Amino acid sequence: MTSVSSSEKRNRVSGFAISDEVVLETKDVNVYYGNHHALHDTSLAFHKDEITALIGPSGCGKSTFLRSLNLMNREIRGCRVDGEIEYRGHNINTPSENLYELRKSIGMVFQQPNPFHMSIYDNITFAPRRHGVRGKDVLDQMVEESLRGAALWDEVKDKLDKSAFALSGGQQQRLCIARTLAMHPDVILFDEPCSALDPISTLAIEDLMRNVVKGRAIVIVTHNMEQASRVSNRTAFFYMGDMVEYGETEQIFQRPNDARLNDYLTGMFS
Ligand SMILES: Nc1ncnc2c1ncn2[C@@H]1O[C@H](COP(=O)(O)OP(=O)(O)OP(=O)(O)O)[C@@H](O)[C@H]1O
Repeated sequence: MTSVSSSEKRNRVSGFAISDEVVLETKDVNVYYGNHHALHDTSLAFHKDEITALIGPSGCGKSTFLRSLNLMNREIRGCRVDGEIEYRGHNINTPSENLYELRKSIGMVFQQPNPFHMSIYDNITFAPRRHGVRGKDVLDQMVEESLRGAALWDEVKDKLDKSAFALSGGQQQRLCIARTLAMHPDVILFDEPCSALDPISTLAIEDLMRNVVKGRAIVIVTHNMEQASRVSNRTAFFYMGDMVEYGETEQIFQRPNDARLNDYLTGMFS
């Protein structure tokens, strides 16, 4: 195995840790659906400028954990999340947390593109308007910046008043990312964002993630091991509700310590 110098590491987008600055951190998080204890004592930190991939077999708790990071599990009846979730050093897992404000800072992109039944323009401006942003020039600029950030501007700039549903699946997903970017989130959570997309659209979303990670933390749940190794700096492997191994992506994929991770990576189970 060839070793990688620290300057080489800094120059590489993925595979290696590049930042010590923690944006979001969980401490002994447990999640229950009724009596079912789905996630056990999970402690993980997410770093600025980095993409962290959550991997593991179906049903191991990846999405459950992801949804706990912006308190989305509160929308699920009977679901309980115990433990601390610290965003910028402040525990957000409290009854008084303002979910509306929180989700401005910790945005989420879902598996299926879910644009609103509105024009492309209104998809971007809907949430900012609700948060009090006013003025056509300001909103126009926000739309352009967000669509450029999501690498969609050139494709839609002449049809901003058209329905979002006139776009392809890959374009709809980039629109949903643009919508998230319009709120300038500190953290973006991606729940299998490419599973409904073709390979070209998948690579476009991966490029986009690399382009927008600067200044924020990204967390992605993916079943696609190549995607995890291509885009992420760090990877956490989940198995049956436990976070079993966590490290730099290069180590996780090249030198796994846990036998279950090794078996998973070599396709012994999926
Ligand atoms: N809304 C829910 N109500 C009840 N149980 C749930 C719910 N969502 C998930 N679970 C259970 O929690 C466990 C973890 O599921 P979760 O969806 O987080 O796993 P996952 O690793 O994301 O799976 P997949 O890769 O298939 O999406 C599973 O046993 C699942 O059945």
